[in-house]
Amino acid sequence: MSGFTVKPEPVQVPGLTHLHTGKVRELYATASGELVMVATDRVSAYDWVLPTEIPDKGRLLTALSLWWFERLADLAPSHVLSDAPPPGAPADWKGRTLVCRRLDMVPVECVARGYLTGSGLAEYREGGAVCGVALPAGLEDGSRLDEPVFTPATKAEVGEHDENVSFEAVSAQVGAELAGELRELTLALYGRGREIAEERGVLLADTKFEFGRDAGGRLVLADEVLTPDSSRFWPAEGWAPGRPQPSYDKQIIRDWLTSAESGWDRAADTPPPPLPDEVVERTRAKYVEVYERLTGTPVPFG
Ligand SMILES: N#Cc1c(N)ncnc1-c1cnn(CCN2CCOCC2)c1
Repeated sequence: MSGFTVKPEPVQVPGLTHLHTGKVRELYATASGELVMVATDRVSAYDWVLPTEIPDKGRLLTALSLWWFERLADLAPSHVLSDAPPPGAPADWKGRTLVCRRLDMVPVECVARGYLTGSGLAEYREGGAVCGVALPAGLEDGSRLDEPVFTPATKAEVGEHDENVSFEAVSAQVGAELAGELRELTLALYGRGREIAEERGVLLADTKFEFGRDAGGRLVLADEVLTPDSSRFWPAEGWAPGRPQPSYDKQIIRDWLTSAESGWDRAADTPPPPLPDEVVERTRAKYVEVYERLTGTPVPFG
């Protein structure tokens, strides 16, 4: 079992239809058919949505996503129409709400990896390849790949892991031409993100993009982009292949949850306990740090 300890009750807003409760975001529709993505302060770890929120996480990741959308706009248009909450929305939606164009979503998680870790490492250790792409022998946890690799996945049901699939499987699912466009665009977007992050001393190990098509059939960048929830960011100074790299944002939580202090047994498949204030504060500080280090600006709110 994993997922929510207690499934949250979404806020009801006049004029909005609630569509979906994700691990850390809520999705609504307006009467005119636009989508409203609301980023919460929820955080997940080890496939559980934790009972303790991280203050300002939703606003920090929304601001970071907007910052990246601007820097990727010459490569792909985005689905974002506005960052202004709809009329009648709760005041605390300000800064963590995106009103988006409704797209015909491509049912593929478009993942790019510049470093080997996580499910990619596990697959590599089994067969020397990831998503059917053969990699050199001798790679370790955290190894930088000679070239970034497109490693798509199919979207999993809530509580399940996405399944890595081959480029050939994506081609069979969406057609070879679109599969080729997805790979090319995913790698181009990853390359831009990695370049900008590295200039700031941050390694972009991997990231997941989602695309949809607009009425004209054009590929549009959807969902969130290049946030700690959709990507692995590592501080360059801490990078050392051959061991798990410290995650920028979740390492503090993971370390506490797996420490004796938490009293939690991950293998017991029981919900994690609430986080101590000190873990919450240090985690919030990490989100602030990754935002300020990447954007070069202070967080845009008090
Ligand atoms: N983005 C977007 C988008 C769009 N622009 N048009 C139509 N559908 C979607 C959509 C619907 N679900 N998802 C999966 C990811 N969700 C993101 C939000 O939070 C919940 C998970 C994408």
